[in-house]
Amino acid sequence: MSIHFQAQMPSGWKATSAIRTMRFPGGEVSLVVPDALDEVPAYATVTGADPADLVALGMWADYAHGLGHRAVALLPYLPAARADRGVPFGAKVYAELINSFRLDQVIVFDPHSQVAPAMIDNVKVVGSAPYVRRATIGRVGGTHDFVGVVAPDAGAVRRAQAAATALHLPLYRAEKHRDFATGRLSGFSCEQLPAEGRLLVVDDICDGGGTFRGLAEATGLTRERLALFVSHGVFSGDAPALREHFAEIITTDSHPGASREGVATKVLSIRNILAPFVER
Ligand SMILES: O=P(O)(O)OC[C@H]1O[C@H](OP(=O)(O)OP(=O)(O)O)[C@H](O)[C@@H]1O
Repeated sequence: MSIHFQAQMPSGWKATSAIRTMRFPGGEVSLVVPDALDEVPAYATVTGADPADLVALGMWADYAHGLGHRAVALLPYLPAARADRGVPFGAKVYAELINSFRLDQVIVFDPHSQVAPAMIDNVKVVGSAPYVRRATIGRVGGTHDFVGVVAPDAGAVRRAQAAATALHLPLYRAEKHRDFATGRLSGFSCEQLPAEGRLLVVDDICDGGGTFRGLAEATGLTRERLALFVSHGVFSGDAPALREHFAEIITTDSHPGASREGVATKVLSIRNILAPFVER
């Protein structure tokens, strides 16, 4: 399972909780809470979108509330955030499930659009731009060879613009066409790019990577000139082929797919990024 419980220890430090998840023979998810536990629940982190982890989160919230404590969740990969329209309306179904846990704070990272977080109670949205900068150029004014940020499609323009502003670089826009019903991609185009220097493509999710392979082919740039930052590395299907097009691929561990062999060149700790936003 991809759920982690953090607790406040008697020493005052936060550390991994002694609470564990378990499954009954019938399949139900629950928690094992050691006797005489002298820790206080701090926050739970669910990475990925496994419904069993969400049920475990609900169990933990019920446990924390039962003891009179706050229940705070880091939910960096907001499940079904991409299902932000149509029927079934996935973002709404997941939001209603999450809201039923009555969490006191839900911290999400770079959600696909504003639709899904708008339906989550007590939500805190953390954007990717400062972390894109830190993971790529470091300090503004330092030496680097990036000459621009690329938004791979219309939906990425807002986050890519925020990253470009943080990096003090120009933004270049690309376009892609996807059939929402089938998920199939067809056709890419991109603004004229500089003749030299590296370009950083910034987006929220890399699933099978078709968007980024298509974009790389449309630009005609060599892999040495292309880097990719995606907040959520699902890295399904042919994602390893991205390394043929991007010399550098950076993501967070917000989804278990991020650890897939042969895709990311750098994986940031999402707990390190989001823990400072936990309200006590
Ligand atoms: O790795 P891939 O399989 O190519 O998927 C990744 C792309 O899919 C998502 O956008 P999506 O096309 O769902 O955006 P939309 O809301 O505009 O349909 C995401 O924002 C990426 O751009």
